[in-house]
Amino acid sequence: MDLNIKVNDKNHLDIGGADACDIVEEFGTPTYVIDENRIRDNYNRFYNAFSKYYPDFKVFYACKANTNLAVMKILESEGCCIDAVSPGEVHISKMLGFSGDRILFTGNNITNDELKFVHDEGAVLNIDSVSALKRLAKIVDPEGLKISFRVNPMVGAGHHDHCITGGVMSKFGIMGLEAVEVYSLAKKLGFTPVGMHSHIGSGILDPEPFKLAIESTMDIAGKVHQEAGIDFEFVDFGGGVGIPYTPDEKLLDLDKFAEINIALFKEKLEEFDMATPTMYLEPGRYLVGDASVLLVSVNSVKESYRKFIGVDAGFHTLLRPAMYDSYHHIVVANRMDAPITQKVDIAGNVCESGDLFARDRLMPDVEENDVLAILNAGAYGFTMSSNYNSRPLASEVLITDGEANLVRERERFEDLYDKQIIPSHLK
Ligand SMILES: Cc1ncc(COP(=O)(O)O)c(C=O)c1O
Ligand SMILES: N[C@@H](CCCC[NH3+])C(=O)O
Repeated sequence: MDLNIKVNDKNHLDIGGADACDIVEEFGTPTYVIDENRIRDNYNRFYNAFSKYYPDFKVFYACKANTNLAVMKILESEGCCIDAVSPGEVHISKMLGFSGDRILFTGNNITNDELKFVHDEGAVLNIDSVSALKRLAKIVDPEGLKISFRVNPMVGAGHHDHCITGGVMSKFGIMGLEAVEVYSLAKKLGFTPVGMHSHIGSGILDPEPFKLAIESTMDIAGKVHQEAGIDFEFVDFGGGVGIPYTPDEKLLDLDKFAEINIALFKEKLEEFDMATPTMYLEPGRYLVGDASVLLVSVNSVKESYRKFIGVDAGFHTLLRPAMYDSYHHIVVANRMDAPITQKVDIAGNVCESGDLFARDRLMPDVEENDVLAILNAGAYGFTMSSNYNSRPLASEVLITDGEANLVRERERFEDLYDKQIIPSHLK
């Protein structure tokens, strides 16, 4: 089994050297627990796999997966760069010490003010449409400004339809067919286009679509190089590498994946006589997904038409199961040796029938006050959480070599209305 699960000698879940039960005692539930060393290991495994075959390689962490400041700081200290998709992500990255040249901004449907903000922060703009290109030319001085374009490689893949970002139905990027024209227009406007970007989707464990996307993106880049005279400083193939969520899923063989894709990349560079641009990849999930668990407490066990295990979190805490029907493996953190005895539904505390973490899940006997650990919660977990049902956001704890530090306080009730204003006639 490729899931990241460790058990200590008390038969409790071990998270980065800390006992899950001790964490719950100190910080309560629901709490996201982040293992610092796992993030560092994931980053280095990823970086080394590709740089071994192509040293001119950079990792841009897709921080939409997890913008916890400690997580971002860890990756900053490893030398990682940032894939940002909003001015907020650019702001956070700058605040944490990422210089503008370490931030690639890939916005979709952004306003002039946002374009200007990102430009003024010094991030590199990866343009998504001709509309954005023309607007940018009017609001900043285009002369010599290095930019890049996101292209649609007409290859899409992902763990769910909502997570497929290439192909005819996708709102992202410019068409390959118009690329020569768009890069030429950018040059005419005074810009210096130096990059090409594509991203086909998220949560992909099959290597084939990546190969097809690299081939297609490089065919577009080669044509743009030859027909629009663009010398690429970088080509960015986005993120999307999946992680195992179920016990049956296997980790991608990263070394083989890197070897095959870099051979293909080099072949294409040679075919189009393209020198050696830096290769960028933008993993989000791969770097942080299996580095966190969400700890929740069982508060009720109900036998009605089905058996429900009720916990003190819901889809406001972790949306993926409700939104994508995503599988997250769930273990009883305080009795890791308990044998499987039953099939149950694991339900959250939100007033919606779809608020389930698992349906018909094989589990041991579960009792009130047990602690459940929802695994692989590090990517698109906290960042997609909300205050729905007026539930305060969960706390986050970072484990460093077994030591626990609170890195986000649990919200208080006051935080639920902190930004609201009651007009005077209602006071
Ligand atoms: C442009 C871009 N890059 C990178 C990513 C990261 O994806 P993942 O977390 O699947 O690696 C995403 C999200 O799908 C994205 O939209
Ligand atoms: N939110 C998705 C991933 C989307 C990636 C963003 N382009 C998930 O939880 O799997």
